[in-house]
Amino acid sequence: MSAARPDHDGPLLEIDGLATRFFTREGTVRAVDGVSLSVPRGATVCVVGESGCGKSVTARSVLGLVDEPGRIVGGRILWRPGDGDPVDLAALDPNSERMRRIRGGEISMVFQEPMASLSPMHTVGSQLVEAIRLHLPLGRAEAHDRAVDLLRRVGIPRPEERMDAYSFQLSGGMCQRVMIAIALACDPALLIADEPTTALDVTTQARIIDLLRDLQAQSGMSMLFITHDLGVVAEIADEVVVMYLGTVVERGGVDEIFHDPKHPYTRALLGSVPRMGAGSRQRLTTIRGTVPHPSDRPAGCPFHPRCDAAVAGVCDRSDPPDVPVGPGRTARCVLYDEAAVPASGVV
Ligand SMILES: Nc1ncnc2c1ncn2[C@@H]1O[C@H](COP(=O)(O)OP(=O)(O)OP(=O)(O)O)[C@@H](O)[C@H]1O
Repeated sequence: MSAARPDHDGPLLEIDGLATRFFTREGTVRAVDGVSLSVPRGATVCVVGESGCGKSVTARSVLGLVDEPGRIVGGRILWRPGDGDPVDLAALDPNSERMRRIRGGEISMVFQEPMASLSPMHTVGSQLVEAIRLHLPLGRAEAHDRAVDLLRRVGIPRPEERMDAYSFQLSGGMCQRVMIAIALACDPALLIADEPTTALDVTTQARIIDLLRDLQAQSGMSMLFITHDLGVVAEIADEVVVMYLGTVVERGGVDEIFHDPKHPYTRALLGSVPRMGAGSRQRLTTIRGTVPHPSDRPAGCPFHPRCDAAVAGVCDRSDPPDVPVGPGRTARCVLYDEAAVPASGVV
């Protein structure tokens, strides 16, 4: 694996107004509804939010992996926008040669279920060698050596022997290490991790998070990390993107988001998590109601029916603007919009 990459100006990935929809028989699902975010070089950006808010579909859109009957219908996904020849991944045919070269080569993805992602029919070694040879011009012996080295780097004991193992002979944590090795096979500039530790026990989760941090420190790759676990976010994020019902409601640096959350949804999310050192009598709140289905989106601010700060006649009428609330920070809420004169009363 190479040392840290040169630090060019500008982000590595820039998503601008991404819209991804599923055209189902029951109607159109606006799973991702105008998402903008960027991933700086060498940084970890965590995307958080409750189940169904569009985190996975955003991540899958980047690599052209949206399931049928889904489709990107708007926006841009600029890969290396600061370089001379940026690519709009949203406009690329998911099956094109260029997308296949980027997917697994420059951008890799690790999914939630490692067991399901590995083939039970082939040894982990052969799957790793195949991933390497798909993108790198290496012979069998060289690819084999690189595979053993990758297994060693992800902390698999006796990597030579494990090359011949099948996924069902390994624990969930070991399988996830193999998946990470496969994802790193070609030294990607960006690793997209979609809830990579959710299916694992707590101790194994912590080990995998440590591993990802170490690997990132060694290689200088960027990470786009999808999770609903704010403990994980606190540990690995540089920047946080909070999503609700297909939109980004707040984004900013991890410290600012945790210590000074602006959006009522971010505050509610943080209020539902126990804090270390806050004592056993800390009061946890739950967010009232549930996330509506994206095909049944409320008018106005999508969060207003669950929001304690919602302003009648404002939040239920129009989409809130994305307001700058500090350097590199935005919140999509009228509370911060000086142009909006909130009427009195709560919806
Ligand atoms: N193949 C599909 N067909 C129809 N709707 C889909 C499909 N895949 C996802 N969706 C819908 O898109 C919305 C966003 O889903 P997504 O998986 O991105 O949410 P998420 O935030 O990642 O949730 P989770 O944390 O549960 O994975 C959901 O309402 C989901 O039902």
